[in-house]
Amino acid sequence: MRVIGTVGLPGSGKGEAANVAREEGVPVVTMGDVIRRECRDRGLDPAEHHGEIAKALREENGPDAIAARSLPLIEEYRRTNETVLVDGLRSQVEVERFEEAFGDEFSLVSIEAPFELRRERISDRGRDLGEDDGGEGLRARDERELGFGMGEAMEHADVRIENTDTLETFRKRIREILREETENESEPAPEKGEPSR
Ligand SMILES: Nc1ncnc2c1ncn2[C@@H]1O[C@H](COP(=O)(O)OP(=O)(O)OP(=O)(O)O)[C@@H](O)[C@H]1O
Repeated sequence: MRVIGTVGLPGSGKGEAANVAREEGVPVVTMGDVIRRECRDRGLDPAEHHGEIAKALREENGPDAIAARSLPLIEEYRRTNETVLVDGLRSQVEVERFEEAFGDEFSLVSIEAPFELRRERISDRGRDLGEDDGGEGLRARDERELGFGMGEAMEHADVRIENTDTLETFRKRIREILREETENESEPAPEKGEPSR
């Protein structure tokens, strides 16, 4: 079983990576799913209370609260699927929570693209920037994410993808990573210290 987490600044391509996973039959757990579930558990409508509950969860249960609550969702898929993708980790604290839970079965993929390219892509996607604000909206989101500790998480990634080429090149790279993980699963590496024959 492999748990692959993605980390990356807004507009870097995490959503596209999740789309590729779904197309490949790999289930995707998002932090948003966790928050929606928590809203329902508290009898609240996720459409109205999403932001408030995300904040409350961290305040009540610490910075790894959302990662911790995603573990049972991942465990559910673990029974039926070799690989699960976790979309959009936010901080090194969350990375450590997954490493603790899944050990070597967890790997982190950092998806990276320069500011201007992300800005263009988000503006083509038609949300987030609103009126032409010279990228200030995105700059503020970047700073907020980096403030949660995303930079440190990105530095600890096992795989780094520069998403600066075409969308098809990026999608192909994601497919390779998903398939690699599955192949590694079926052919375990020899034990450390044991000579390979
Ligand atoms: N290599 C690429 N070439 C062209 N467009 C791309 C490429 N990679 C991603 N995109 C597009 O850029 C936009 C942003 O990508 P995506 O939504 O995957 O980012 P994200 O990391 O999920 O962002 P957010 O955190 O804001 O949700 C999307 O419309 C996506 O289709």
